[in-house]
Amino acid sequence: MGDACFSTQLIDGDGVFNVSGLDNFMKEIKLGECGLSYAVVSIMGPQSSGKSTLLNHLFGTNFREMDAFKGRSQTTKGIWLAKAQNIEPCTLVMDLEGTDGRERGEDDTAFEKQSALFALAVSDIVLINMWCHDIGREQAANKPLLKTVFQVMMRLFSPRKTTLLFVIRDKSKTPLENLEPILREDIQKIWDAVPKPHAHKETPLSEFFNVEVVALSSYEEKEELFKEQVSHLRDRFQHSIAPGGLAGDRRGVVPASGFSFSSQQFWKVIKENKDLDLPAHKVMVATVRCEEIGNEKVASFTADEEWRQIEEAVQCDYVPGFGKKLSNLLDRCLSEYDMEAIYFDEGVRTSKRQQLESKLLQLVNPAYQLLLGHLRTRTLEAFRESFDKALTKEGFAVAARDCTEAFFEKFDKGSEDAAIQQVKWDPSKVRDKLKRDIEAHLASVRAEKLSELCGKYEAQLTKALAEPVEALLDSASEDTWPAIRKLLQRETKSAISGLESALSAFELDEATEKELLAKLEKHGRSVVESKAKEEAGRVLIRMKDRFSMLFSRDADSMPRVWTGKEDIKAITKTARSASMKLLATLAAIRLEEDGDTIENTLSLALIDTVRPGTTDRSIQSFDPLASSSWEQVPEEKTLISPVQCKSLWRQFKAETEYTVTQAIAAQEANKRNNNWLPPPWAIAAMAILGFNEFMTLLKNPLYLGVIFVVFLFGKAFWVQLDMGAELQNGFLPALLSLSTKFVPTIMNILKRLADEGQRPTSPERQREMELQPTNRSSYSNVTSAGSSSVTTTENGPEYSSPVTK
Ligand SMILES: Nc1nc2c(ncn2[C@@H]2O[C@H](COP(=O)(O)OP(=O)(O)OP(=O)(O)O)[C@@H](O)[C@H]2O)c(=O)[nH]1
Repeated sequence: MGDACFSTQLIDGDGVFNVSGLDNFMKEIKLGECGLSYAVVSIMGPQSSGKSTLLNHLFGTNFREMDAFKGRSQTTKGIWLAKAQNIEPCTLVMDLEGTDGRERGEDDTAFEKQSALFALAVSDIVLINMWCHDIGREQAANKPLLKTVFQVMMRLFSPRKTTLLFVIRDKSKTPLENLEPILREDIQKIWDAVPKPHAHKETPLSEFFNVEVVALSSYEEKEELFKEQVSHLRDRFQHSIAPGGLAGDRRGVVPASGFSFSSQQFWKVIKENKDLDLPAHKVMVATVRCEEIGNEKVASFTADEEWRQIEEAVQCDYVPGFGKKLSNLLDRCLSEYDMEAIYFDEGVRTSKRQQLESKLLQLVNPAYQLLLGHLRTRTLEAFRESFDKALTKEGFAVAARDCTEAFFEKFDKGSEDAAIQQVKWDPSKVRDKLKRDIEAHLASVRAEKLSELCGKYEAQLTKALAEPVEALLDSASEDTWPAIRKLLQRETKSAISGLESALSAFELDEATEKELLAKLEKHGRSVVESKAKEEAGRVLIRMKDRFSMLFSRDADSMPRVWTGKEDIKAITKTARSASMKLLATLAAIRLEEDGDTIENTLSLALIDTVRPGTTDRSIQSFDPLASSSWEQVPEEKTLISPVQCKSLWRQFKAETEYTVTQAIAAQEANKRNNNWLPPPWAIAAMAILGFNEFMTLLKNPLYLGVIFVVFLFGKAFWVQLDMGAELQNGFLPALLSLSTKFVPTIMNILKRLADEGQRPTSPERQREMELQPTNRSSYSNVTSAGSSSVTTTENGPEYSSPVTK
């Protein structure tokens, strides 16, 4: 017995199905590859009726036969399975345990029925082995068997045409032509007698069976003849499944790969004594088998080397040609499934194919998503780089548009390349994310560039405005604010037109552009305003500077010498009103139109304090500066309020008063110094009359020294006693007044002479003395840079103004 005659016990005597035996058997004969091209033949018949002997001769199998010399007892137990030798297509042969129950006892027909039903369910051809002498006999040994066969056939839920080949053994000399009708009559009788379910009451036997009859000579007596007849019979089994072949209609056939599972299920259902539903059975087998095939394919796909490499590569980076590679792999896997599942029920096969496909796609999807993620990151990075480069060559909007377009095209190409042909996965979510990322990048670069640009123009504008405005405010006059307005307008216009043309590259919407231009315009104004605030903070110093400039210097900016001819009152008034003008200029920001009355109000309140016709200031009932806001000037434009002006003025006056006093004193002193000489006629008389004394003096220098000392004393008396002033009141009163002052004056002269000897008395020194207190107090008002300028006065409230740098 070689491999070719391998046989196995399919179901043992106790009804246990040999699953592993069958699986081994199928692998051995490669049944799984046969698809639908296989046939199943089984044999039934009384015990020891030569069934095994017939099968072995007919199909070259090796079923156990009873030794002819040991007597007729049961040799075949349960159901055995073997492959027919040299019969095409692959034909499975089943040898069933004999049916007359001699060994199991008369009542134990359960196994007989079960095995008969099993054979009918799985076989295309059932051989019914019978003795020739049983034909036409009432007590024929095969009658219970046939009865069983017909009865159980009804339990197959749907009719199925099986070929029943009656093999008449030990044929007599009676020709088959005579025996066959008798046999068919016997069969019909049995069929008619079998109780049938209502649905099959009228169904003829031919609906269920193809009945064929063959007669064989005795193997024991005419072996050669037997073998010859068997050989002829064997030919009928060649190509049994072809149209017109011996096999039945094969309605219940399952693909060969499902044979094991199908027969197990049949046996299970038969053992549980349930009716067999062939179509349902076919579907069930198809479901299980297709599922198994699908699982096998998923497992082989997972283990596939090519897939593993792609999966690994996609963890790190984008894999070019991903879609094509994956499509091929999936295609291969699915077509393998198709090949293996082709013979199973189409509905089941298709739905299981869909399941397999979706399982495979589920398996592949994470890699696809990862790939798209890499594609998105790559595209975004490349976009950033290329956009930065493009910005150096073209305008923002053009660069943004071109780059966005180009990189979306790249992304689309990449996602097309990643697309798997079996499924339409939508990359739009990733595309949208890319879009959002690109837009965010563009927005941030745009904001950065715009702020750079605006900053540049703001700095330009600041530079163009700050110093000129400071200079204009410093030389505050009536034209200051108009000049500032003109300057602001001109510079703002030029900055705006510059920014406008720079902004055109951004293609901004009208509102945004307007907003940016308005911001620049506002910036220009704020520069002027902050400069004005800064200057307003230093107003007191500026006022004092202006005052001392006008007071202490003449029209040619030369230092004044108070000779006595100057009208100090007029000069003071001019200097004060110039300082007041400065205060008026810095009191408010006038970027629109002047139109306010600040200067008039200040002039009325501070310069023309004494009304014509009145001498007493206290009678002025109305104080125009007793207010915290100017008429017609909004609060935000006010730099110095009326009250603050008043207080500043008071402080200004207090701090400049000393200069005026000093000037008056100097003038008085000068006047006096110039009045000591006698009239010219007296000098001429003295020269003529005193000629002799003069000559004496020249001749004797000692007299000259004495006269000089006497002159010094005389001069000192004159000045100290203010003789000129005293004499203006008349000689006698002057004499009385001088007599009372005489002694203290002598003491004073001596003391002064001592002092005069220690310090110079030049006119410069005199000026220094005049200016010193003023300057000292001026500088006391200058606080450190960047802080507020605060001037504290004894008389007025504290004035403070923030200084914007
Ligand atoms: N008279 C007669 N005897 C035969 C013939 N063929 C075989 N035998 C004999 O019948 C006996 C039983 O043969 P098996 O082939 O074992 O019979 P079986 O039906 O398989 O027996 P079980 O498996 O036990 O049911 C053997 O001794 C055979 O020699 C035949 O054609 N005529």
